[in-house]
Amino acid sequence: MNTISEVSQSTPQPASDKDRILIFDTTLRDGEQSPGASMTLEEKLQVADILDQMGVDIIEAGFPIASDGDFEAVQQIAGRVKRSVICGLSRASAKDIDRAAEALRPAERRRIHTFIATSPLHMKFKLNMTPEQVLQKVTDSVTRARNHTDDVEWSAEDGTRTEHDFLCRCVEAAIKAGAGTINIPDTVGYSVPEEYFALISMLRQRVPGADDVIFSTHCHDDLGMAVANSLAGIRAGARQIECTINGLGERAGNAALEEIVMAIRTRGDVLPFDTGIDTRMLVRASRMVSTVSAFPVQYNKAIVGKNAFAHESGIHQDGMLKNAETYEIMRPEDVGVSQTSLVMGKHSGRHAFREKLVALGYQLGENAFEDAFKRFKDLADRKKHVFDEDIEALVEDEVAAAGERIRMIALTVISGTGGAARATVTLDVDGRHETRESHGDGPVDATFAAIRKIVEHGADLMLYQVSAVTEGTDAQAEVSVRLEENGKTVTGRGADTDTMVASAKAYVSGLNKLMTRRAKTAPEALRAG
Ligand SMILES: CC(=O)SCCNC(=O)CCNC(=O)[C@H](O)C(C)(C)COP(=O)(O)OP(=O)(O)OC[C@H]1O[C@@H](n2cnc3c(N)ncnc32)[C@H](O)[C@@H]1OP(=O)(O)O
Ligand SMILES: CC(C)C(=O)C(=O)O
Ligand SMILES: [Mg+2]
Repeated sequence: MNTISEVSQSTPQPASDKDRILIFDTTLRDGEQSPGASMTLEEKLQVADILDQMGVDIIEAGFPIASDGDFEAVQQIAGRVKRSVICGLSRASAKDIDRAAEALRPAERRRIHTFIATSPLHMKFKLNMTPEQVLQKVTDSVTRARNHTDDVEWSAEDGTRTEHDFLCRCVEAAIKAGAGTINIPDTVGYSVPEEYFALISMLRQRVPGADDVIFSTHCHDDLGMAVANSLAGIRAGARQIECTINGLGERAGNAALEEIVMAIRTRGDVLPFDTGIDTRMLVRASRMVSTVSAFPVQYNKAIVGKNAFAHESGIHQDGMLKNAETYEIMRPEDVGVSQTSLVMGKHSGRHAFREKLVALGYQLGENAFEDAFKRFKDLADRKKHVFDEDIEALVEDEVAAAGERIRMIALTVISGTGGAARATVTLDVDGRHETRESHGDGPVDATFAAIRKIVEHGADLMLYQVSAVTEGTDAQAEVSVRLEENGKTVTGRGADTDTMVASAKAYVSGLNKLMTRRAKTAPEALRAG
């Protein structure tokens, strides 16, 4: 029978007096049972490699009897992985067990995992067996598996819905036949933590030989309690947790490896255990499994979700800037996230905005900062994602507009298939608001014509160019115009989520530059109309 130190013998161990919990990953077996999550051989090898590197103690590589493809995957993983124990699943039948043993032959350290359902419902309706027949199968299957390897795990499928007396008899039979690991699955995710704690405690107290084996948890997430139940299991004395990356698995999935490992690491005060997992690889493993299974990770998923270390609210961002522990209980680098991200959005405040400006290389005076902050909030109200480029465009506009004589105040444009476009523009010229309306050949032409009515000039429009600052339909448009007067050209630039507003801003910015140039040569040459 294997002991914890034998199973984890080549896992680098931190010096610790805490109890060691074995991490049994079943992403490649139970995880792959998720409808639509099947992986190619090459993908399985990649996942096995990363599991091995991150310090998983046991990798359940597949169910060899299921198909030739599964057999080959288990066989190749067995021949390749040198550190983790490689495990193959089998029903309580000789042909399954022998097939698993054959697939596992190349492994340096191999485990056969054999299971049979023990609940009244499963025995009667699914297996069509009496309890005594099932009990006999337990002995026969474990005995047969032990002929192939010393490392045998036995599982009581639907264990949490099994009568306690019968479960005790089955576990005792499995131990007597030579199983070193006894797994008690909550196959349908039905249990609650107190109940699961009591179940593992009861088995450890009542079953002869229980002290000589490792009890294991295998919890499904149908009621969202897979991780809580697994943790209750180790508090009751289980020393192996079966789990999957991203919680992949049948129906609502299995207990998520990353959540288990980080809960143990973060709450050592109430969970005095250690795992051998290099937590810095968690996000990498999560991304790989998400890619190969084509199962996206939800943004707010614990530990590995995109938002797990991201903050948008001003009050949280302010707290984070003052002390990260105000709103983060784990360090992002400990799970492989390079840094916390303070996402700029409509809920952000001045502290975070100032920090962002400094990071982007801007030092604004107090008034310019307040103006920029107001424009940022206006933009964030209209735009779902405010990217660094948006803030740069906004500040560049602000900086360019400082000290200028003409400012855009308002614009209304009506255009479409119903005739000529009409624009109404209000500008602030030297502190006075002027409004004019004009028709035009399209909305840009109408807008520029209305501006020309307010600011008379003889410059020709040589270039009009629109580009998107960022991606998406709510991206800011960045418009550039080139105006030419007396052989001299100026360029104007404007950015806004509304292309017409960006166009008007660009035209006004060009006119401001013309005014500056003319003022140097012929003061008062440009006048408001
Ligand atoms: C809770 C779990 O995750 S259990 C693992 C579930 N995973 C899978 O089923 C994935 C792989 N499975 C497969 O590829 C196929 O189901 C196979 C190859 C295992 C079996 O295929 P088939 O022989 O065509 O049988 P099928 O899947 O239709 O039915 C399952 C049979 O296994 C029996 N069975 C189920 N569990 C066990 C067990 N632990 N021990 C012995 N027999 C079992 C069922 O009673 C049924 O037997 P029957 O044919 O006499 O009625
Ligand atoms: C095969 C067993 C361990 C299983 O996956 C379950 O019961 O959920
Ligand atoms: Mg399962």
